[in-house]
Amino acid sequence: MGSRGACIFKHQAYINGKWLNALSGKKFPVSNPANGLKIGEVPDMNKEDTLHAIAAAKESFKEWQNVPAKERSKYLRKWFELIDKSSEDIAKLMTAENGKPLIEAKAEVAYGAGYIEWFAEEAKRIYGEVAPRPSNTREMVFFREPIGVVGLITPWNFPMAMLTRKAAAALAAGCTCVARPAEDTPLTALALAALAEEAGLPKGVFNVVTSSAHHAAEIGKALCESEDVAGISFTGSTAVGKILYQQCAGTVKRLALELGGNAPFMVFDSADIEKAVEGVMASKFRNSGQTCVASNRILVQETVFDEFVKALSKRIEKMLVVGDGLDCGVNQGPLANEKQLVKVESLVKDAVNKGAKVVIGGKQHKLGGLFYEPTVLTNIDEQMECFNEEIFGPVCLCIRFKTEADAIEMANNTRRGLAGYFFSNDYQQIWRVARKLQTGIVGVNEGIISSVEAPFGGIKESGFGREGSHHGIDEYTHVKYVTFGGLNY
Ligand SMILES: NC(=O)c1ccc[n+]([C@@H]2O[C@H](COP(=O)([O-])OP(=O)(O)OC[C@H]3O[C@@H](n4cnc5c(N)ncnc54)[C@H](O)[C@@H]3O)[C@@H](O)[C@H]2O)c1
Ligand SMILES: O=CCCC(=O)O
Repeated sequence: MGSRGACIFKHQAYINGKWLNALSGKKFPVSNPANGLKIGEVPDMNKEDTLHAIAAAKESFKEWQNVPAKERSKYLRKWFELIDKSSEDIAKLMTAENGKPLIEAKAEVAYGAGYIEWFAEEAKRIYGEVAPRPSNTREMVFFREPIGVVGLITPWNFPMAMLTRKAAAALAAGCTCVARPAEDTPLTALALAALAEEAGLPKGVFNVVTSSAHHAAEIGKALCESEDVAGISFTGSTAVGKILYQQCAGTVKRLALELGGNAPFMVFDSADIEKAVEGVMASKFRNSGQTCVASNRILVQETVFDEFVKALSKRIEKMLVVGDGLDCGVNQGPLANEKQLVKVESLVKDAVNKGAKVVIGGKQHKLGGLFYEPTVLTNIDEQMECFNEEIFGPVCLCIRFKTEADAIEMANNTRRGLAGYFFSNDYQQIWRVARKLQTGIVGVNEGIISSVEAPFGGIKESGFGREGSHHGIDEYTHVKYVTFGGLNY
């Protein structure tokens, strides 16, 4: 750790401006997926601690909602600047708890901080409207007001960005937060809390409740069922998203769900094959494939299929270096946890048993532990589990198609609809396919689609709600209509 390391490496949760242990006194370990070694211990909180955090957020909302937008913006700006100054240390902490290569952790710190910078600006532009009056006796004004306390439940794959793009939007809008980071990666969230404290955010405005997997459901339920929580924003699996959706019904809560994807990546015969390979490398191997927008099914037109598979396999063998994310030159870290390894192994096994051909990889890496070989499979069909499930690992499924219509049908043949990609140099085809893809995000001749300026989110069972761009604020505001009568124009 560098000079600022000590002040961001926290071992307590952050509630109401205080660093606290769990009321039960329990703790749980956080370990490094590259070597299994324990890197810290944090409070294993439960429902009681969560209710305490909700009460703090409720109390602080009374004032925070009235802090002028320009002032809220200044707090966010300061938070962003402190994160920027500590970026090296946050990145190292993130690599240690998540496993992603340091170069990717640094990119995530910049990406995650970018949301805070973005929403510091947006805070000042949460405009209402004045509508043309319906008669000469009244005027109509629409205000955008913060919804209240929000619960933010985040995953381990992007420990920082998934939190900042929720929290910064919420704070900009005038909401206060109770965040519950994933059990695998609480240290990054606590580092953010330390810097929020240093930025002077008032107590109770940003709270972080940590817990092991054992208490995840209990904390989620407490947040969803509390009458003092106005909204929930969740990023994670579709299965958990569905549980939260049900739990929010009782209090008719605002909800944003950023769930799993099953992204198609189509390569048409007019495409530049080398550029399409670059697109797959960027979209598939970020965070060793553990990205909700990772290309899951690579659909390639039959006339260019063999050329594409050969070029992709060659690129993988040449470019990808598997190892501990802190080691120089490594660009593929371990999978984040045992559950991920078991899932990837089982999906590959199922595909091979049903006739898939392994072109490269296909097994645990020689480093052992949670390391998995970058893999290319062909002979994939729609009966294989990997066609329908998000792999969340470094495995490319290459699937042949004949016509554009076949490709679109296959691409849309899933209940998920987060991201989709395609490469083509046919102008008319580009417009047709972009409009026909049933996803919230489309990358055309581009494998990198994530950006603070863009509305991130899905359709179908990939969820609803948008994060980033000016739309990101909408999840945290409601529209209040006020009419002024008795006028005389
Ligand atoms: N969309 C994404 O960015 C994203 C992120 C992580 C995982 N996933 C998907 O989910 C799959 C499984 O990963 P996972 O097990 O970590 O995801 P998950 O949905 O189980 O976990 C995500 C977060 O939700 C918490 N959680 C779990 N059960 C909960 C409950 N009942 N109530 C409230 N919170 C709960 C977890 O502790 C974690 O913080 C992955 O393989 C991947 O397909 C998607
Ligand atoms: O994995 C989920 C989100 C990744 C991203 O924001 O690019």
